[in-house]
Amino acid sequence: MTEPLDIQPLTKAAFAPFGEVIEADPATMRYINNGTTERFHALAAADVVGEGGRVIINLFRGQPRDFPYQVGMMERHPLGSQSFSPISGRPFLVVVSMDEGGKPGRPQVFLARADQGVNYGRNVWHHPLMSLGAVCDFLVVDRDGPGNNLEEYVFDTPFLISEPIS
Ligand SMILES: NC(=O)N[C@@H](O)C(=O)O
Ligand code: NI
Repeated sequence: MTEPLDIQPLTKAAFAPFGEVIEADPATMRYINNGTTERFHALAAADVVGEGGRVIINLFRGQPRDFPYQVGMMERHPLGSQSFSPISGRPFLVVVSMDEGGKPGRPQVFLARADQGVNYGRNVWHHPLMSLGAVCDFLVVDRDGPGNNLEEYVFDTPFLISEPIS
C-alpha cells in the first residue's frame, strides 16, 4: 500500500533543514552597477569536498513526471551540494527527507514556484529532478571530480504523490 504525501509550498523556513531556497529575498538585496541592477546576495553556497572536486554549472532538461507518481527511491550526494534553478517558467516539485540512521525518512514534498530554486545541502536526501507539465530546463550547480558522489536508497514501500497542481 503506497502512502500518500501532502504537498506544501516551498518556503525558506520549511526548507531550512534541507538547504536553501534561491529566490529574490528582499533581505538579501543590494543595488549594484550604479543602481541599475538588484543583487540578491549569497542566497546559497556550493559545498564541495574531496580531493580534486570542483564546482560546475550544468543545464538539466527534465521530462515532465506523470501523476499520480510513486516515490520509490531517494538519493544523496556525499561530496557536494546540488542546486536547481528553473529557467523555463514553470513550477517544479522538490522532494526531500531527513536522514534517519543512514536512510531517508518519510519524504516531504514542496511545490516550488517558477521563480524559486533550491540548493540541496551536501548529503541531503532528495528525489531526482521532478519537472511538471512540460519539458523544463534548470540551471544546476553541483560537483564534478573523483570519488563516489551518489548514494541511492530504495524504499520497501513507495510513497504516492497525487496530482500536484490543477
Ligand atoms: N544524477 C544527477 O546528476 N541528477 C540527480 O542528482 C538529481 O538530483 O536530479
Ligand atoms: Ni541529485
